[in-house]
Amino acid sequence: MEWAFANLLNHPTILEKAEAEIDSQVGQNQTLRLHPPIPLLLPHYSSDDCITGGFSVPRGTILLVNACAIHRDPEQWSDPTSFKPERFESGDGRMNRLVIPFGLGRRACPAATLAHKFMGLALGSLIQCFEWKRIGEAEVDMVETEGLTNAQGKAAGSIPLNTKL
Ligand code: HEM
Repeated sequence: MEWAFANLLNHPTILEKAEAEIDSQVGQNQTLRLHPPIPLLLPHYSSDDCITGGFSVPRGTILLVNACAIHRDPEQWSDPTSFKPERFESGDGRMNRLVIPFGLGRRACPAATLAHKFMGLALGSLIQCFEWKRIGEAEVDMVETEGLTNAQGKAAGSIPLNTKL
């Protein structure tokens, strides 16, 4: 949610568009692509020898999936680091399949549908009920913290999203 709002505040025309449409989908896929909350997903452990993506993985290997790198792969995405929710407007299912913030397969997040619906409803309500804008020319801080989860950082000279006025 924080990342979604930071992106919307830094892109006022997209925010205006979202405000006009109150489309429950606007922003969330794009934000989860650019800023997956768990960038390396959760570690998985191979219970048997297997081959995945052409790599031989011995039994007992801990495997991390770099979702962040997949989401920003320049071979898959044009202008990969830009916030452009309209890239999902074509309804091209192939692009949605490349966005995996909830993981994949049997151990994927069981709350993905809930989280998608909740984010759409919460973002839609907040955009519908309030007029949002940055407090000055400076853009909202988009620096990412290090760690298992991907929270917003506090770069010097920029405005953290939680600034108290
Ligand atoms: C935007 C919000 C959320 C994101 C991005 C997210 C992401 C993830 C990811 C990446 C995993 C690991 C998938 C894997 O192992 O490959 C996971 C697992 C899990 N998530 Fe979520 N999650 C979110 C919200 C939630 C919520 C709201 C709940 C509970 C109500 C939840 C419950 C779980 C559980 C129980 C697992 C473990 C599933 C298993 O290991 O079998 N998640 N989530």
